Amino acid sequence: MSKLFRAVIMGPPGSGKGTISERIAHSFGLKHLSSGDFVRENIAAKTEAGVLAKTYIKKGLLVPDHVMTRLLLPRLEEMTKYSWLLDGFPRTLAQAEALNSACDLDVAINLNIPLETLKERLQHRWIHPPSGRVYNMCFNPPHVQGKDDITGEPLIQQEDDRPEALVARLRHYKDVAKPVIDFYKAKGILYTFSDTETDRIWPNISTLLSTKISTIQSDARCASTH
Ligand SMILES: Nc1ncnc2c1ncn2[C@H]1C[C@H](O)[C@@H](COP(=O)(O)OP(=O)(O)OP(=O)(O)O)O1
Ligand SMILES: Nc1nc2c(ncn2[C@@H]2O[C@H](COP(=O)(O)OP(=O)(O)O)[C@@H](O)[C@H]2O)c(=O)[nH]1
Repeated sequence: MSKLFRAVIMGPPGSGKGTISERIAHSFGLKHLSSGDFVRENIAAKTEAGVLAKTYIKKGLLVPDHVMTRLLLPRLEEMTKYSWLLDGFPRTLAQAEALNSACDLDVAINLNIPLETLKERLQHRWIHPPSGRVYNMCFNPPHVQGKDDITGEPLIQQEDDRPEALVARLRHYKDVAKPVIDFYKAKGILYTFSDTETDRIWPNISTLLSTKISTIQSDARCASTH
């Protein structure tokens, strides 16, 4: 019998959460759950929470905690049979507490990337809004400039990735994330990775998860023989 594995990945905008989550999902077979994707799906489907969320996002604000938890926790309840990695949630202490009452986490990955690196990356981030695919004009450029690799549709730059919006966004992140980081530190599940390159962070995350996942599975095997 193998026990399920639950992790969250945190970090400021541009820290590589999406990029690293894709690698984790691919290498370890976890489901990658992105809060941003859930929000976009709800907006597109015009659900009650989606309609509400849109009014905040249009103003460049985070979606309030009670809307976000209402939108996200039912999705997690559908995932009880799967191991998953949650990207983009929790962003506040209230969200971390709500998640904590819904399930036990095994690992919280925290990406600590210098401010100058984040600014540089986000200036070159282009996305394909319908799919959420993310490109970087230097790190992972599309095959054809300005076009999505799969559909050939145009790529756009998000308003809030522009340099003027970035500094305020990053400052806000720091203020809100600190209590979340402290919360997971106190639980003994926080793992922080600091570097300027995803390719240097990735081997360390991969080693951590290999160790954690095999420990959990052998604990589950012991429990089932007792
Ligand atoms: N946990 C959350 N709490 C509040 N609002 C959220 C949360 N997750 C997502 N949202 C809302 C606000 C975001 O601007 C929007 C899109 O989220 P997301 O795709 O994570 O993009 P983002 O541009 O804010 O993050 P990043 O730059 O870190 O990738 O959805
Ligand atoms: N130059 C460079 N760009 C990177 C690196 N890692 C990720 N990126 C790019 O930086 C941008 C932000 O990464 P993303 O995964 O979207 O971060 P998120 O906002 O935390 O989800 C994207 O355009 C990525 O392609 C890296 O090591 N070097």
